[in-house]
Amino acid sequence: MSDLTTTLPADTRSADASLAKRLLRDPLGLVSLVFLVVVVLAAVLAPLLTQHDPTVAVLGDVLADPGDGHLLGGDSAGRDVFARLLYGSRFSLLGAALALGVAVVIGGLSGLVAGYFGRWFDTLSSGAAAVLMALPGMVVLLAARSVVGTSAWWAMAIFGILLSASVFRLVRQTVQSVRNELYVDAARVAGLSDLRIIFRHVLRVVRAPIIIQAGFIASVAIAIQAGLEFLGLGDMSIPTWGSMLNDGFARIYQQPLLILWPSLMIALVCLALTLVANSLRDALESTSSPRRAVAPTSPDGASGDATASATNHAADDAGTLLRVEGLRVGYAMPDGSTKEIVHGIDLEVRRGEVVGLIGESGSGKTQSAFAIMKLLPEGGGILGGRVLWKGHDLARLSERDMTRIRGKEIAYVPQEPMSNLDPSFTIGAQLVEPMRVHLGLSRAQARTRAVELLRRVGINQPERVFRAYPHEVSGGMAQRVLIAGAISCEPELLVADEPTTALDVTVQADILDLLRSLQDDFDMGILLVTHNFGVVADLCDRVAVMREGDIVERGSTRDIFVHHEHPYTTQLFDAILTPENTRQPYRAPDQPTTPHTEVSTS
Ligand SMILES: Nc1ncnc2c1ncn2[C@@H]1O[C@H](COP(=O)(O)OP(=O)(O)OP(=O)(O)O)[C@@H](O)[C@H]1O
Repeated sequence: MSDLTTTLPADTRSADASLAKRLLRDPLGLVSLVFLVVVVLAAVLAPLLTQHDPTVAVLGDVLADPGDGHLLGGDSAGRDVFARLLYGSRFSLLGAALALGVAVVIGGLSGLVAGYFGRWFDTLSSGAAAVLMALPGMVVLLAARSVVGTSAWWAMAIFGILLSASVFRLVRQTVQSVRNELYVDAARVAGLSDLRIIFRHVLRVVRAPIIIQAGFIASVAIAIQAGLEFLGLGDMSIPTWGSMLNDGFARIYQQPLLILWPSLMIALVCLALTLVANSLRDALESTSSPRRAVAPTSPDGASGDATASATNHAADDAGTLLRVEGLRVGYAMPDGSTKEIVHGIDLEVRRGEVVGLIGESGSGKTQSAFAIMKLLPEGGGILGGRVLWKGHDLARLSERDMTRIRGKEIAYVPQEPMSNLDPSFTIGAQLVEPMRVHLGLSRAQARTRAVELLRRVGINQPERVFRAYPHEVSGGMAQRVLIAGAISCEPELLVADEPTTALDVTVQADILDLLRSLQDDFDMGILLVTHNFGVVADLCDRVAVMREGDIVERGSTRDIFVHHEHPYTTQLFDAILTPENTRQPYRAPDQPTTPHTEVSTS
């Protein structure tokens, strides 16, 4: 029970400091944010801050010096520079927001879909992004001007589309890197829909690079927009920082200050946007929990609803929960061929029965379990056979229907407790979510149930563990958390893939005890994938021995232990460490060798 005594840090909510507080603690970010807020307020309140109309030219005020009725002087047409600066900021900020919005919406959404789902959309959108990136932005904007006219809004929207390619690439790459994380698989096994997984697990990872990129895009948009207007390609009837630059440049020798103000504003706003983005990213990252590998996750289980699956034509005999017939699994190879790795296995699990699937590494145990749950990785598929569950063939069920079964009726306990929990969320949050989806519980009800489940799986500080992040618990405790999640919806079948392999030996026995007692309490069937005959002896009623994609021998655990016949089973038994095949104690070269029988077994 060593894992149960693990003491959590006194302050498990160390990452609790609010986003605002963290932002305020970064002086550069704070100053930049205040500056941006002032600029935005000044733009909004421009009519209150100056009585001058930015477009009205007064001949007497041409190139007027600062002071003299004009805070920052007059420009070459006698318009008030301060008023133009204020009203110009409206245009620059809105233009940047438009370009940013277009880039993030188009690039972000397509990147998410391409990165998460891949397939034809990925091919298509990656090609489009490559084309967009290859286009010279300024030339496209100049060409677009002949079609859409001088409208700066159109120019910014087109610029946003061009920039969306960089957002697309960034998001796609980030999503791809997180899509195969075990905690994402675990969420899938828990029965969460793709949309929920994207919103809960994937977006969290993507938001940091997007924020940084957003600061960059907004800055570039302001600079490009000013550049177009500086070249005289904008709408000269509205005050903008770019047109002020143009005017200032033309009068640089007569009134050098004219070019200073818009340049200063452009530089400071761009700098502030970048610094605020950096600061916001840092604050978000530090409030969203430490990210480091964690442990397994749990799916949830079956409906407590005994009436579940009204199609009560269970496979044949009443007690049979799962019947696998001739299951064949394969992977598509790069040369177009298919590599078959499971060659037509039969398997049956009855209610309340523990069936062990044992074999050496690479024999196909895990792939068989994944195929049963229809969770094969990309490229993998069921080539033939049936997976009968309550009268349905899971092999032919749609993903939508599988989502209802996985986590609710069939739950999964994975092998590595430290990689199946999302490091960004507390343990409680990860337990609560599937229960809300499958059992329709309110947040408070799901919370109460989660704490009860944590207590039930032997965690003696359930409230604290509920609030803890995955990195704050031990591997054994993480495995208990995953088991708690797996049984949270009272599944009828639990698929456990080497649930103790990654754990310390002292913890392994506790976890096996736990599985046994839960199986008794819930009368679940368990399909236990293992390579360890000790685990089989401890837990299983029946066992199937798997080798190179085939089941070579099966029977009751007792029969297999006592009367196994297949040479491969014998080979597996021979590999078990016994006093006879342990190494003899060291003897100096001149001492006689001790026969095996003398080896102490104490
Ligand atoms: N993505 C894949 N593409 C092609 N072959 C694969 C892929 N994943 C697994 N395999 C093959 O499937 C076979 C069975 O793998 P599986 O993971 O089921 O083994 P296992 O018996 O569970 O072993 P272990 O206990 O080491 O996980 C292996 O030969 C492996 O090479």
